[in-house]
Amino acid sequence: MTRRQDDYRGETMMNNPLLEIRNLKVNFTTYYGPASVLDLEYLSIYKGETFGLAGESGSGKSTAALSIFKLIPSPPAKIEDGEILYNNEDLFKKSENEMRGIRGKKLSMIFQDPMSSLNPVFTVGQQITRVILEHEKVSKKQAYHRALELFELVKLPDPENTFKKYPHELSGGMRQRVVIAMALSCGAEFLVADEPTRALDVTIQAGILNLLKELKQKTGLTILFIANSLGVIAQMCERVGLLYAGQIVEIGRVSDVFKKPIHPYTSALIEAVPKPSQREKPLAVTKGFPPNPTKMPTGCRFYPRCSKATDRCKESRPRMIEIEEGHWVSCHHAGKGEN
Ligand SMILES: Nc1ncnc2c1ncn2[C@@H]1O[C@H](COP(=O)(O)OP(=O)(O)OP(=O)(O)O)[C@@H](O)[C@H]1O
Repeated sequence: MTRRQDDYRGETMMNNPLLEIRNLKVNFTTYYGPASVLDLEYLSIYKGETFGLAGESGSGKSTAALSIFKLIPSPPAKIEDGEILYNNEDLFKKSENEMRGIRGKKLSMIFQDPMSSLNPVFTVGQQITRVILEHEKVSKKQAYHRALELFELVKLPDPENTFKKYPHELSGGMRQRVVIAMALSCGAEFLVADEPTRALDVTIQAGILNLLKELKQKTGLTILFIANSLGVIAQMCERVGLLYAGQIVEIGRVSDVFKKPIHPYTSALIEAVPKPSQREKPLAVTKGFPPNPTKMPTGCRFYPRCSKATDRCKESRPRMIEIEEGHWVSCHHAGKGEN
């Protein structure tokens, strides 16, 4: 029997996810009025998995990530509604003081540009020991040894020497390794990686991706991996959610979603990936542009760009429907077209 939206929630709640996002609505106040940037009905991430969040630039990936940490700039952003549960506790109900204890200790984040997390006027050693001393009851000497261990864990060459370097003395890949070491320095079990390799060239990128995979195996880390690149998501993640204009349109195991995409947006994104075997063909381009968040279309947000769009798509928002076990899509044309 086909399962629908209500089962989608019920199923995941039974399996007890580590992180759950429920009905998260985030608006930005803009000159043109409120912009509906995120309208995330439901998302769950399980212990030990790497979950990929993919979508075009501006689809709301970073807003979702920053919401988990209660770090979206407010104003202009406003969390209108929703819950983010971590180990069944609502993070939105935590005080700023409690959140300070959670950030770094349980949840950590790494960003696209490592320099946004590093201070250019302190050595990387000073910066990592400061983080350790802030969160842990250890002596300076113990913090120093912990820092060296972490530098070794992230495979930085000559940890003692690296410890004394300023960020500008390290390469981009080494800086990202320092940031990963800092993110893990207080034992965080959940890592949000927001396009951590976007600013790096491909060989360095591969090194960082392999490092994250190894760390996950060694430490049992759970990762929310945000990326524009479907190739990187395919390499890193077990499950993926496709975000379009702030809403999840398709979610499931990477192998299912990428081999048998159902939502026209997912198919369009996969079509747009350059393939060496089709070098002569022009790249597929999805017509139109993502919607203006101050004037989101009613119904399905993708309908103005969708070749299958009908009046129904314009009028009502499609609900999630399960196509195959664990593979959910929100499209009026999915399944037998009954959702
Ligand atoms: N301070 C702000 N004021 C107004 N709108 C904002 C602000 N910050 C972000 N936005 C809007 O929120 C939307 C989502 O942005 P977000 O950075 O979350 O997207 P993203 O998918 O992470 O993009 P990228 O892949 O480029 O990082 C965009 O339309 C963006 O213009």
